[in-house]
Amino acid sequence: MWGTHAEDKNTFSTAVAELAVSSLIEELELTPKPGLVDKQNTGAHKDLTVQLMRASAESLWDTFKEIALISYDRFPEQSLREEIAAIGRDGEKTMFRVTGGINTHKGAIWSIGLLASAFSIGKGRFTTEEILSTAGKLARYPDQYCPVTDTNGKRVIKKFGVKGAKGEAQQGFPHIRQFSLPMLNHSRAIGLTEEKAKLHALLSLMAHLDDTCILHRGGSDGLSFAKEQAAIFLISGDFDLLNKIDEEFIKRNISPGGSADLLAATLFLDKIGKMQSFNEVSNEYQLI
Ligand SMILES: CC(C)(COP(=O)(O)OP(=O)(O)OC[C@H]1O[C@@H](n2cnc3c(N)ncnc32)[C@H](O)[C@@H]1O)[C@@H](O)C(=O)NCCC(=O)NCCS
Ligand SMILES: Nc1ncnc2c1ncn2[C@@H]1O[C@H](COP(=O)(O)OP(=O)(O)OP(=O)(O)O)[C@@H](O)[C@H]1O
Repeated sequence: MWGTHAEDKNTFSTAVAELAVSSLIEELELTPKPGLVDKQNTGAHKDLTVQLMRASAESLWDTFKEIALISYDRFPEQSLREEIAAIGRDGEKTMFRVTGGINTHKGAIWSIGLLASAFSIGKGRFTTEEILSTAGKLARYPDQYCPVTDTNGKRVIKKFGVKGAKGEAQQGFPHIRQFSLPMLNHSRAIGLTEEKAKLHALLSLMAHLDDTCILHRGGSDGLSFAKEQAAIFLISGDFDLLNKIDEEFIKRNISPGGSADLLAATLFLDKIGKMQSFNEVSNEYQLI
């Protein structure tokens, strides 16, 4: 049953924030992830803990709710792009306050922020394809208020000629569309557990993504090594290999932060899809 427009918008945006934060926490708790913070260890991150990352994820609840609120029933246009960018930058400030200046979820705020905005533009009715393409359209608008700062990502993009987080979004998240979402669904279909299906999805991203986190820490040798190890795992299907790959990544100080962000974004889309099919069965479009 529908309420007033304002009530629907608020209820919807609360649900979006819930989905976004729970996707970040699911990604964090997935174990064992090579080089990344998980329940077993902090991977190649000496300054992070699972508790700090959880606190960071929870601090972003308001950011995602505000993005959903401002995007509800709007069009993907430059003014909206600039409005959500301002909210995203505030979210980054909140994150840095909570973590004492450590980058825990910058890439995730960017990717899930755009997807949350696109989902809200469609008032919860867009298909996954529509969410991805609308998020891509939003990301392609320039943000005239974006401060000119030098970041690891920008340095690496220039040095290695890769597209990075911005390019991935601007192209409508091809790595989610082509690899992680199909891999998640395929792994479930062949009877793997949820945990294993998510690990498969993560490694399918790692096998293909030009991850600026890895390039920044390990250069092109680090990136080739990471892609190769992920491919070996996917071919073997041997989950015991993941602990060995984790040890190698820690030794080489490499961490696939970009793949982790895109896995969280994949889980966000997956949750949306599940909720929509549940609502179709009950013949309602309400999110909660
Ligand atoms: C574009 C962003 C990611 C900045 O990118 P930049 O390369 O300069 O920064 P930085 O290297 O510090 O962080 C990029 C992060 O993206 C992730 N990442 C790395 N490689 C990839 C990749 N190939 N694909 C997706 N994500 C990746 C990593 O986690 C990494 O930490 C973003 O933070 C930004 O511009 N924010 C401004 C606010 C905004 O516009 N928000 C809109 C939506 S909320
Ligand atoms: N479970 C996770 N463990 C570690 N990083 C993660 C995890 N999930 C997502 N990330 C992403 O990885 C990025 C952090 O990687 P990294 O520490 O290499 O960032 P950096 O600030 O670019 O570099 P550096 O810390 O080397 O100066 C964050 O943007 C975050 O979004």
